[in-house]
Amino acid sequence: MLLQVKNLHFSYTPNKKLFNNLSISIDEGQIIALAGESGCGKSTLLNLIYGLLDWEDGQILLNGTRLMGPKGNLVPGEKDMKFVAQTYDLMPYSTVSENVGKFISNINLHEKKMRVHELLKVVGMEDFADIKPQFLSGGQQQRVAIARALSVLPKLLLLDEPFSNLDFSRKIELRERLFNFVKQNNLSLIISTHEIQEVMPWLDRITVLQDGRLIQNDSPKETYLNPYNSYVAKLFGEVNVLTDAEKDSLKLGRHLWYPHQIKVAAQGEPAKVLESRFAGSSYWNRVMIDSIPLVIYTDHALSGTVNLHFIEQSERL
Ligand SMILES: Nc1ncnc2c1ncn2[C@@H]1O[C@H](COP(=O)(O)OP(=O)(O)OP(=O)(O)O)[C@@H](O)[C@H]1O
Repeated sequence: MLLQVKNLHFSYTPNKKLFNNLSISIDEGQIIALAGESGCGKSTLLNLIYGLLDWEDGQILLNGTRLMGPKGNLVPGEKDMKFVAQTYDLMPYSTVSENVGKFISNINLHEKKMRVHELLKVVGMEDFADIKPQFLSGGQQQRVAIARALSVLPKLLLLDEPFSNLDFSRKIELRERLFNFVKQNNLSLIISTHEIQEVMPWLDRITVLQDGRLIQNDSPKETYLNPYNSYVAKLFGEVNVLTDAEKDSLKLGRHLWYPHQIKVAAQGEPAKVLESRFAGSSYWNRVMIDSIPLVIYTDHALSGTVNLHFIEQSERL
């Protein structure tokens, strides 16, 4: 086990505990997402792991060695870890290359230059090598900070919302190169995100926090197919949440239904179409079975009345 957080207790204010006996772990080479709504404690947990905040009780172990937090380190941070927070802490008067090369040895300058170039390519910033960070956008600065963190090949990399400042096409490019780099170098990664769908293909595990509590810690597939509650299901996008009475009246096996799990079919529950809107890869439809409102996705526009078939677990792979 690379990292173990054991029975952690932490509060910012004396009368409100954020973490009350929190435990999580990560194996070497694993990529895990720390997911949950804004304010659930993702950034705080990353700060605690990296040693920027003192905890009240519990243990954090890296490779079996107990970490001491800020009390135990003259310089904040842990040497086998790198953390890219939501503020990037770049050297404003040094160039992008100098920032990325900050932790790389000067013994072989040619090798250092090549290495910096390679890292800048990973984050798509090779054209900005000689620019100073003060002239870069927030998203560009974030990418420079990621390249600098990768430069030391940390055993454990902590990224707090690394794609939050990027537009869609940059995000797609960066996430693929970043995850490939992490996998090829056998780094372990904890990435905090609101947008779980964006990183899902690369994840080994999703750790979900709700108000500082760990509520689910499973593979992406298990988390998606068997979410612990509607809060978890909603991390993946829209979801229909049925009450007990609605579930029973439709004779269904569960309360939570993603829109694509409800199909228009020749036979099924009759539903009235209230709205049908083009949404790119599908049509977004609001329909109603008796007084039960539902959202479903279809590949064509709907109108009038349609029959709906609910795809139960047993019908899936
Ligand atoms: N310095 C602080 N002092 C007091 N309370 C804080 C402080 N920083 C965060 N909090 C509170 O602790 C809780 C967890 O905050 P945290 O930033 O860890 O959440 P988060 O899940 O990372 O949110 P986001 O996704 O918006 O970044 C929130 O209720 C927040 O208001």
